[in-house]
Amino acid sequence: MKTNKEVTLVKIGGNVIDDAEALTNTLMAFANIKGPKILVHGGGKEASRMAQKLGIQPQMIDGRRITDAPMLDVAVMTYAGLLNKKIVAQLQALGTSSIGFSGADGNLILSEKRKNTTTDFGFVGDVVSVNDQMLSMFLEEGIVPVFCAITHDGAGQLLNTNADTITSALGVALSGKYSVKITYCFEKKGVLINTEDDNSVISTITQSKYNDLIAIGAIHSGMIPKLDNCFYALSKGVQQIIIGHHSVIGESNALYTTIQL
Ligand SMILES: Nc1ncnc2c1ncn2[C@@H]1O[C@H](COP(=O)(O)OP(=O)(O)O)[C@@H](O)[C@H]1O
Ligand SMILES: CC(=O)N[C@@H](CCC(=O)OP(=O)(O)O)C(=O)O
Repeated sequence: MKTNKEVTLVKIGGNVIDDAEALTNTLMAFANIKGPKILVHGGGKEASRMAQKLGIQPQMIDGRRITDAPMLDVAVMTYAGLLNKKIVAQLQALGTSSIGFSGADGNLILSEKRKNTTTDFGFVGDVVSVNDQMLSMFLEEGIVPVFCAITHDGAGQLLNTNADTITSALGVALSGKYSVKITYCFEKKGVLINTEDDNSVISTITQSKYNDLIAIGAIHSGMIPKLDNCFYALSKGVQQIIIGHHSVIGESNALYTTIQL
């Protein structure tokens, strides 16, 4: 049953995780958010670095990672291990009672290996379902779930899943019960009309404006799947989505971009 309770989801990307000061400040602001909340983190840059240290060459096509078996091991170690546990430890130090999860834990996010694409992305999972009952049990107990970018297929296989996609899937699943607000945090102040000009933040993007922005080349690379995830989530019941700088969650008068259908 839908309640009027709010839940806040915050997603932090690889550039924030890479900058120790930015990460600490973001986690401090996150710790101060009142009410039920969830943190989702990426870490693609760290996984690429870790792979190289192990002699594995990261492979990307159009900004999307090819996850073969050795790369999947690196992704699991980096996302579900190193980064997830470091973030949970920092949140504990800030007095936030958090638990780190992959999608396999508690069967929280079930996915299926991507198929029927011209490119073989390898062990990449597309989300099938979210165990929203277990998730809301943690939220109701005041526990803060921290999700990494690893899911599972229910048959013993771990899969690599984009952290923006995980965020929107969690938001959609929870919107049956809660009023869901998502903040996607990254290193820029929002979606920019000119990626060379950090202050050219677009205040609101609708689906039709989005199509125009792609046509003029103003939106590209990782911003395209991020916005696709935003429109999907809004169309499936998420109430509010903003994209902004990682400082946006602690500031009341920051610039950011609001996404609307
Ligand atoms: N119009 C735009 N405004 C802001 N960033 C953009 C835009 N178009 C493309 N980008 C790129 O999208 C990236 C954010 O997507 P992604 O790499 O998936 O981020 P994250 O760090 O959140 O995972 C930015 O670092 C930027 O290089
Ligand atoms: C399938 C897929 O795209 N997985 C991503 C998961 C990490 C991620 O999303 O990290 P950022 O948020 O830092 O980009 C990857 O391995 O790069």
